[in-house]
Amino acid sequence: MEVVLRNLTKKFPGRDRKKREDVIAVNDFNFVIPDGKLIGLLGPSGCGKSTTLNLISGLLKPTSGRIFFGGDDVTDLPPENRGIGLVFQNYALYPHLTVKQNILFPLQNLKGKDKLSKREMLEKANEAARLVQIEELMESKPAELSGGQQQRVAIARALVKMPMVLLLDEPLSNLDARLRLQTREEIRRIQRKTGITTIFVTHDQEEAMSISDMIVVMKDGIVQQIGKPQEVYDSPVNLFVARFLGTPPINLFEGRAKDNQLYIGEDAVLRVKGIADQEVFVGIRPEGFILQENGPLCCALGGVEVMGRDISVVSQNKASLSQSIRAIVGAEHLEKIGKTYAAGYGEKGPDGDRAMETPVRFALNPHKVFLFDKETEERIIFEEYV
Ligand SMILES: Nc1ncnc2c1ncn2[C@@H]1O[C@H](COP(=O)(O)OP(=O)(O)OP(=O)(O)O)[C@@H](O)[C@H]1O
Repeated sequence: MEVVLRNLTKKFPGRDRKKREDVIAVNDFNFVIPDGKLIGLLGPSGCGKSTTLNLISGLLKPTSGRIFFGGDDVTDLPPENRGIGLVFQNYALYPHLTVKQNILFPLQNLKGKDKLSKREMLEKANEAARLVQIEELMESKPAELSGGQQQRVAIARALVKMPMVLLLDEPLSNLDARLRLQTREEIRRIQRKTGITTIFVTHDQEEAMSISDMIVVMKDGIVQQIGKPQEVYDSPVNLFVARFLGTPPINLFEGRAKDNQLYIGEDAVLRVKGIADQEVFVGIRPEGFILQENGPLCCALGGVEVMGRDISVVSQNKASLSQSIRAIVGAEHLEKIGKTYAAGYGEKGPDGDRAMETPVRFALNPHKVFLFDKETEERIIFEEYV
């Protein structure tokens, strides 16, 4: 089912009554969610993700704007008439009912022509249980299940009516790291299998990136960027999006474009064209640094962290806006950089900080370097000058 959000806006009265300022939780959201896709709604706490989901579900009414499901305007329909399945962070299972009874619950309230026989209900409940692989738990009570199993029951309950749209609000937040990973793959599998248009709210960028067909990055109620996860990562429209996506996060520097050169501090790090002389913020993804003996960007080596396949080279630079710079390079560099680092140990600097004494030099991959306007923080597109 295609879901269309048109100029969707939700205001709440501000908490400070004297100021009479509304909180604009969702501000003019426009989006066509294609049929059968999984969409990740992503952003920091308070950016309006849950409000958006609750507007789509019908639990909240928009201040203005319309919502369409498959071409039909559902804005004024109550949640029960929208054909949606909802899963929240706290699984909200009925503790006194068995898993089977919990899953059957939504079917028992169907009325009129939708009413089902007992056999039909059981068939549907079994099918939903099979889908989320909890058939053997049907007679258990929720308290006897792990968090991951409880969440699967909640998903089965949301799926049992075969909704047109599945809405998931931070469904994995209460799970431990391993279960989170496993359950998010489950959600992806179930979504693929059923083809139900799914909207998934999370503040965890990795989670959203890993399972979504498209992500929507929000900030202060305003959509910043919509796109395929890799596209948004590779081409963020502004500083906020660039910082929000990526682990370790993007490295930020004060920089300057002058005479077709990009400077970080005194170092001319890239030849650029298509950009006027100006001060800029420079963002460099951790994988954008190339260890090179005579590389143009000079930093002070602070440490090396082994991560198995890769290593993380930690360093400092005066123009850096973060405490330390993290460069991810292949593990084949470990021996050399490790020696450099070890060699620095004996030579303490004047302030006793030996790390400041050990230079490490990088060249940069221009595709991993983003420039941002210092005022608007919008991305400035440049070309590498070759
Ligand atoms: N019922 C309400 N009354 C007043 N303000 C509200 C209400 N619900 C949400 N807000 C405000 O709207 C804004 C968006 O809230 P929302 O819950 O949608 O954010 P979120 O991105 O889902 O956050 P989180 O990740 O913390 O759940 C916040 O500033 C919040 O304080």
